[in-house]
Amino acid sequence: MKISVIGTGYVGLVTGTCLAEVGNDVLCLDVDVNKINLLKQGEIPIYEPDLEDMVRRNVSVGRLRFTLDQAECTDHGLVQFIAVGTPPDEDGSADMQYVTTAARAIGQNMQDYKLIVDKSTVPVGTVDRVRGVIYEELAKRGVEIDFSVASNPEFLKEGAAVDDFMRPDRIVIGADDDKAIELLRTLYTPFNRNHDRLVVMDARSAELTKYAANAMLATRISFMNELALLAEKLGADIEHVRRGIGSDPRIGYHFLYAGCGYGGSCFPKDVKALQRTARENGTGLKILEAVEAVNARQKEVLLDKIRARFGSDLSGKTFALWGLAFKPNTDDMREAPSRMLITGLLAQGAAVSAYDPVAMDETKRLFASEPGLKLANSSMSALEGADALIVVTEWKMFRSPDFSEIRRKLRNAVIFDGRNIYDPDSIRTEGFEYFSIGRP
Ligand SMILES: NC(=O)C1=CN([C@@H]2O[C@H](COP(=O)(O)OP(=O)(O)OC[C@H]3O[C@@H](n4cnc5c(N)ncnc54)[C@H](O)[C@@H]3O)[C@@H](O)[C@H]2O)C=CC1
Ligand SMILES: O=C(O)[C@H]1O[C@H](OP(=O)(O)OP(=O)(O)OC[C@H]2O[C@@H](n3ccc(=O)[nH]c3=O)[C@H](O)[C@@H]2O)[C@H](O)[C@@H](O)[C@@H]1O
Repeated sequence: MKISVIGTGYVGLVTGTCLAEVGNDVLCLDVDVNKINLLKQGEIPIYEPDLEDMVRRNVSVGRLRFTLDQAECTDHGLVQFIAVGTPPDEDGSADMQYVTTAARAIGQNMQDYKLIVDKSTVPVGTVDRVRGVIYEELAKRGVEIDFSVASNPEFLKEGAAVDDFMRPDRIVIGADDDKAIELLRTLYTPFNRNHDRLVVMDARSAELTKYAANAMLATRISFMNELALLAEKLGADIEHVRRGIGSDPRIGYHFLYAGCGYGGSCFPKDVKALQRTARENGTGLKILEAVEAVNARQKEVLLDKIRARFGSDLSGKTFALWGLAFKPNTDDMREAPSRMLITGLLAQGAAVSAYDPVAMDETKRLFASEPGLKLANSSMSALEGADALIVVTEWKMFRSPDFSEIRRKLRNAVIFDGRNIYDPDSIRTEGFEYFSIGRP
């Protein structure tokens, strides 16, 4: 099938590439000249395992192409995926300007039937809004052309994006017309083998499903983080509690890890946007207010522990930081807990020596003018002369380090572990003072 994808961020690029991988003829559009030039050379602007190889493979056989030309993009695809950003507006609502611009451009350029699919995470009612914008543009041109609009929210996780798209838990389709549903059913057939993963519903329910999923996941994390604080006070171990409750299939093991707070481009913005939608509709989402407040406090937990150990004036101290990205396997630093921690440590007069396997360039860009932040060449060199090690992101490479080398390099054998990746007993046997989240 001929597919156009508007926006080549995470979601657009993964959607376009995976659809090309299963044999579709895909054209991806972006307004960012640098991104398109890079992609045309087979390079991807983000770090995402397996994606670059897949992009190159599909570009080389001509199934995946990139363009800056809106008219060419509209003309190409029978299906037009809108996968542009929906960042938070000042009031917490989703900023819809990019979605509206993309829809308007389709209305201005289309010559025959198109199925327009909202892939971006968008507030309930967006399918209707996109339909309205396209009608407006067709009316301005004085033409009548048949088209459908559907919602098809994306549930992929950064760092596992290709696998999530190729082997989805579910594919949600929200549409009110049969033609749209049939086209999407056909398009997703290669991803829907063994058992039916397609969940078809009306557009408004599909749009709400996406926010509900992220809000539920964020709620689980904040619940565990709040419980971790209580566990610390009671002398209980949140890791034991996690295993104890996760074994109940009604609860399950996933997304129950206490840590130094959730970050990323989606949970924070989507939790805010859903609250905003609720307020606009005269109702509240008290649980989500608490989820947000707990997460904001959780991002300060490591700094609190550091100050409790080293005192509130940290001048003259240096801290080694392992992990900067908001989670492993990505270079994304949006809302990353490391950012608040670095800012907090520098504000208390400390110096920071940081290392991340892939997020160094992004850190450099974000903290360009911070003389107190040094970017180390390796995890071990970050430790030289530091007063303590702080683990913020649970990259695999940090899980079983050479502890005797760490002890030799650090000024004090102290570790703050924001992701509970070490075993408290064995690390103390190695001679470390060890502070983690929700564990004695
Ligand atoms: N990042 C993620 O892991 C996931 C994101 N989402 C949702 O998908 C949407 C996109 O997210 P990301 O890919 O992270 O966004 P992003 O911000 O990384 O990329 C968006 C891209 O759209 C381009 N763009 C903006 N306006 C355009 C236009 N009129 N025509 C063509 N290109 C245009 C931008 O230049 C940019 O390259 C958001 O709504 C997000 O909430 C959903 C699931 C996962
Ligand atoms: O809408 C989106 O953009 C996506 O948002 C999340 O994906 P992502 O933000 O890539 O990352 P997650 O793996 O969900 O992690 C988010 C944050 O939660 C934290 N987390 C996760 C799990 C956990 O148990 N504890 C915990 O603190 C992570 O460290 C990270 O900071 C969802 O998991 C995806 O399903 C969704 O499609």
